[in-house]
Amino acid sequence: MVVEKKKKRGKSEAADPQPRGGGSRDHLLCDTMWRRRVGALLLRPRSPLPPPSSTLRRHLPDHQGSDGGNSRKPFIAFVLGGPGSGKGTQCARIASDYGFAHLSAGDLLRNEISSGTEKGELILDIIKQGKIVPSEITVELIRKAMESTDAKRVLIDGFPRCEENRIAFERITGTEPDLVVFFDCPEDEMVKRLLGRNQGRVDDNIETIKKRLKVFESLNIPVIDYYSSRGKVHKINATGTEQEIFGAVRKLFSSLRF
Ligand SMILES: Nc1ncnc2c1ncn2[C@@H]1O[C@H](COP(=O)(O)OP(=O)(O)OP(=O)(O)O)[C@@H](O)[C@H]1O
Ligand SMILES: O=c1ccn([C@@H]2O[C@H](COP(=O)(O)O)[C@@H](O)[C@H]2O)c(=O)[nH]1
Ligand SMILES: [Mg+2]
Repeated sequence: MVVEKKKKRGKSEAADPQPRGGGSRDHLLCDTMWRRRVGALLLRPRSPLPPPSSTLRRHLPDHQGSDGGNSRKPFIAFVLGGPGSGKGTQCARIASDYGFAHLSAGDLLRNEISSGTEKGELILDIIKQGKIVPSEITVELIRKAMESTDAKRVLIDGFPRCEENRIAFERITGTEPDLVVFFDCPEDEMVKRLLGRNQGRVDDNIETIKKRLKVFESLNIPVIDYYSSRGKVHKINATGTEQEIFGAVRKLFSSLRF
């Protein structure tokens, strides 16, 4: 299924259009500028990213299990959607009803900020600007979180944010998602939800929200299109009450063979 583009997600980006191929792309930077800016931090001597470790390999090869059940990879679902589309809300319900581990990339990054390290300061700076944290950092956090869970089903919430994230994840973990759930929500609804969230997030202000929406359209939608072309995307209408949306989610997850 190829995902329908912009028109379905409301009109606010039309007021300040940023064509994917042109215009100023500063606010859209996935990685390049930050990599340069924090080159010293990222390139500091450290052990190179390991190949999938034996723990992860135990989970990662063939989902069906290719060596008598010892090598089963977890069922991996990426959960994508614009900021405020309800990913976290719905993931919590899926985790509780369907036995998934819920790994939120945003939460992993925010935990890193709480650690008070130099890396944490960098992440905070990027999140405040609504930009995307370098893949090396995010994929490593996700990889570690996947390694430390025994769950056979994993939701990865809010990742990958851009094609470069996706490619890094697939390279480093040696695996792909089994399913991509896309919560499709109009921009005006997402803005309303974010402004009402009241969780003290540094990026829930109108200025940063506008940037996050642009980054979503320009960098995240191509990831959804990529997985659509591989038949992995299930789009869910993310308007209505939490319960109504979960009705659609339940239909999907109840039909899956894990
Ligand atoms: N269907 C809904 N109707 C109204 N409000 C909702 C609905 N679903 C979630 N919310 C509220 O909207 C806000 C954003 O939801 P949530 O945190 O789940 O979104 P998200 O996609 O994870 O956002 P982000 O990308 O910023 O992490 C929260 O305050 C949540 O309680
Ligand atoms: O893979 C990711 C996930 C998140 N970020 C940054 O964090 C914020 C907040 O993420 P939420 O999913 O909305 O909690 C996001 O705007 C990015 O700045 C990221 O860089 N990479
Ligand atoms: Mg969230």
